[in-house]
Amino acid sequence: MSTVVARTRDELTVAREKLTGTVAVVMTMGALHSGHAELVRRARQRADSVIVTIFLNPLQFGPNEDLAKYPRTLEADLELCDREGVDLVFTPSPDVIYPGGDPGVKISAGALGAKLEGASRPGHFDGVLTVVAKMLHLTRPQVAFFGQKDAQQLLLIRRMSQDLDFGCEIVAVPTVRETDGLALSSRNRYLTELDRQTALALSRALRAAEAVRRQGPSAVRRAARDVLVAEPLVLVDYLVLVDPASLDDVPEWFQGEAVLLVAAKVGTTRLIDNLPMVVGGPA
Ligand SMILES: Nc1ncnc2c1ncn2[C@@H]1O[C@H](COP(=O)(O)OP(=O)(O)OP(=O)(O)O)[C@@H](O)[C@H]1O
Ligand SMILES: CC(C)(CO)[C@@H](O)C(=O)[O-]
Ligand code: BAL
Repeated sequence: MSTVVARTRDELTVAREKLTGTVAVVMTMGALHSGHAELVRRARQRADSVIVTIFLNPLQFGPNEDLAKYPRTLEADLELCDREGVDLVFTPSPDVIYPGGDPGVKISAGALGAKLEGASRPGHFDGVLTVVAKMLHLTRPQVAFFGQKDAQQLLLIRRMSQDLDFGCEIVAVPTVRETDGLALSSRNRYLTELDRQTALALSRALRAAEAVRRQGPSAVRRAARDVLVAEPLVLVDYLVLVDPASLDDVPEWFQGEAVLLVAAKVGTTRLIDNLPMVVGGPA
């Protein structure tokens, strides 16, 4: 294996010093799939050296969430990183990242972080931004790659980088899907065969909505809702058509760039998906 693996801060410091040119980082929680591989490929096209972080961050999980059962596949993850030409993997344990336990000082995701995912997962984005800030400080990249699949997370990381002058470029990577439309996600491993079939309603709803996007927001919302109500095993948490910067609902007369976001429970698994689209008016 030519990928260097660092588990401690000292190992990271030594390995980071050896990286040359532009450095990119791809942050993950492990259980890597082709979506993560795509982030790495984009990072390699853009930068001279690529770091992947693999860290299941306890700070972003609520007390009743799936931290304990989250898939852990480190050996396969390291193989994927090696295959994809990753220079350095940083895979610390929680005590390396949080030596004093829960940090007393955290990054606040503010009002944007309290909406949608944040409303269903209180404190989630404070936990995400805190670990992303720490990983940016530790790995010192010029550019960081994040998936559009986690649209609210991407928006908040961009805002943090701008608002707090991190000086790191944030690059978005479009959502990678299975051929049948399902957005790749580490949590797809929880789905039974029936769940997986049921879960296809999410991407089907997004596509149905996109097909009528020129008719405006009402048509878009209705088309997506119609698909989801036809699938009673999908328990919708939210389905919203919002302004990509504010995450506020776009009004009925709106024309321009919007994003349709969905979160739903399928069986015991909570899934999210989204589709950016230009709504209203000519194409
Ligand atoms: N299908 C995908 N396409 C593009 N990027 C993705 C995809 N899935 C995850 N990512 C991105 O990979 C990075 C790491 O995400 P993470 O490790 O949480 O994977 P995940 O599949 O989103 O996991 P989970 O199922 O827990 O949400 C994030 O920037 C995330 O947006
Ligand atoms: C950005 C991230 C790696 C922070 O733990 C996580 O939220 C994720 O995998 O999307
Ligand atoms: N993929 C986003 C991180 C999380 O769900 O905790």
